[in-house]
Amino acid sequence: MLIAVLGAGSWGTTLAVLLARKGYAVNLWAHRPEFADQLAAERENRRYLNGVHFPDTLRVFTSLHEAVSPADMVVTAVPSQALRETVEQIRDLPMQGRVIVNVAKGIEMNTGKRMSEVLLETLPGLQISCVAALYGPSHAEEVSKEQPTTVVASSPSVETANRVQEVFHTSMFRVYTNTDIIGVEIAGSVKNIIAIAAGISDGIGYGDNAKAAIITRGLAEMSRLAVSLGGDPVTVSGLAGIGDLVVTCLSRHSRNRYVGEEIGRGRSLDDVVTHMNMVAEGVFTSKAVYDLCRTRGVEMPITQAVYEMLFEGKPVQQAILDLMTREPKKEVY
Ligand SMILES: NC(=O)C1=CN([C@@H]2O[C@H](COP(=O)(O)OP(=O)(O)OC[C@H]3O[C@@H](n4cnc5c(N)ncnc54)[C@H](O)[C@@H]3O)[C@@H](O)[C@H]2O)C=CC1
Ligand SMILES: O=C(CO)COP(=O)(O)O
Repeated sequence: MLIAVLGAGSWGTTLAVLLARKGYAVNLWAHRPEFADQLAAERENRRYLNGVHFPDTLRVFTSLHEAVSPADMVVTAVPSQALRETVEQIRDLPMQGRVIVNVAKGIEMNTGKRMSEVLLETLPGLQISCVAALYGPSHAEEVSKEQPTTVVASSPSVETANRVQEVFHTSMFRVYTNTDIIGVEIAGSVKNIIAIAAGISDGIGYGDNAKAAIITRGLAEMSRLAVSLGGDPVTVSGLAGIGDLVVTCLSRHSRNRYVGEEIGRGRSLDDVVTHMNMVAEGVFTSKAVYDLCRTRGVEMPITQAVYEMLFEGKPVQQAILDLMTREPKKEVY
């Protein structure tokens, strides 16, 4: 069994190390050749995961073809907006017999597609039954230190979900299965937008009431979008939904919450993201989901507020006032 992991950021590296620690042969592909050379020489990822040493069965690749060709399973861990251009480079490789596990959390801008849809569109011969999403509350900083973590392996195929569970499960990384990949992908992507809102609340100095409101009402909009796209509302109350929403809205590790916090303190989006060396998926996904919910007629007021603050220059205080002074509603409708 050989597993290729595409993307040597903090999450790709963490999963590559987890799998190699389990004894699998792992081919880790890094986007930038000079960075791949550095990883191969230092046998750790000092940029994203300092101090986590690579087991001997982990090999680093600069060539995508060489990394993927012999692989039985391919884990896609590049930022969501780079998934299409990355897998387009391997569209000539046969996909039959391989399982693709996507771990990037986001919705593609301009198309509004989920990551499994991007994979299916881009890789000829790939069947949805061979695609899985591995999502849930799992900050790389904690997983790499083998701290207790729970995630969900989701695929419309029970066999594929079980296979992914078996491959990734460890005593400290507990993998559940689920067959609602639509609900899992929507939940895991929308939570990044809501985490930006939670960060903004932190940056302004609001307290626990505001945070609880954002989490709970964020969950409601995540649920409405998932259902409108054919997902199961029960998924949203699981690890990919409430689990990941809670961790991302509360954690000091969250890049999305951090972006929001800095905006809440008065910095501009451009200033924050250009000084970060990590991806904050919620920025791009807020644009994609804003378009998606308008097209589908799904009410997502927090997402709309985040989009307007990030991309239309709406002042933060105005966005909050607009949110709070909408017409009174029933809690469930
Ligand atoms: N870091 C974490 O704790 C977790 C991250 N994720 C998800 O995993 C995905 C990857 O995130 P991280 O590993 O944290 O990224 P990161 O922020 O640590 O690093 C970004 C990585 O993307 C690469 N990259 C940038 N542009 C690229 C391109 N055009 N093509 C290919 N690669 C490119 C960079 O070289 C770098 O390796 C994201 O969708 C994130 O939401 C999911 C669960 C946990
Ligand atoms: O998805 C994550 C944890 O489950 C990572 O969240 P951030 O990208 O906000 O750090």
